Amino acid sequence: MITMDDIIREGHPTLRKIADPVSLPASKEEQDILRSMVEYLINSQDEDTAAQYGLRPGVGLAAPQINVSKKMIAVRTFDHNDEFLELGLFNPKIISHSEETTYLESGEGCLSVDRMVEGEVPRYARIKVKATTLEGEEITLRLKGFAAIVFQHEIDHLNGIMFYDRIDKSDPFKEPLPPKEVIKISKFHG
Ligand SMILES: COc1ccccc1NC(=O)N[C@H](C(=O)N(CC(=O)NO)CC1CCCC1)C(C)(C)C
Ligand SMILES: [Zn+2]
Repeated sequence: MITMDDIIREGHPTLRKIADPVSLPASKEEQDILRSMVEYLINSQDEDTAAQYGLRPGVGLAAPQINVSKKMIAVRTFDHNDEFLELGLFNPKIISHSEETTYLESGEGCLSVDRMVEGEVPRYARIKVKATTLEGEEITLRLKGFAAIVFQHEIDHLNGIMFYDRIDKSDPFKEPLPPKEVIKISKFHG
């Protein structure tokens, strides 16, 4: 099982690499790795297991964070319709997005960052994502709210981008300039 010891931290070069696409159908090994990433999220969201192994409660994990430079992500959270999303995805791609932006009122953190970094991380309010599931099915997801933020955070990792790269250093708390409203969502602690 993946524990915090397997998660590389900022400063490790792999976090700044552009991950390789996975040639499909994925190999058994790639499937096993992606399954173990989903399992990390499940374990980290189970109070007893998380306490037993000292796991941070994860809602998303990207393969580069376990030093695998491949386009694979795991997500376990709820979408804007409170639908439960538990997915292991190969080659996720944002194929369209809203002009409007959103951000987490409390800012973002990262399993690979052991410090608080203040400031708003502007994200697209709505995104359309194409990906291939662990089972090999090509899916299209329309996401907004917290789930959209999670996907953008994880897909950034596949491009060597850390959340704090997106904070405006000169004005970390500026309201991002959307054409229209900003959706501020607080973190639910499900
Ligand atoms: C069950 O846990 C929750 C329930 C309800 C709301 C939030 C959470 N948990 C999180 O936001 N968890 C964060 C997280 O997993 N990530 C993922 C990550 O670091 N991926 O690389 C950071 C989040 C910041 C914005 C989106 C993902 C950490 C960095 C705080 C562990
Ligand atoms: Zn992260």
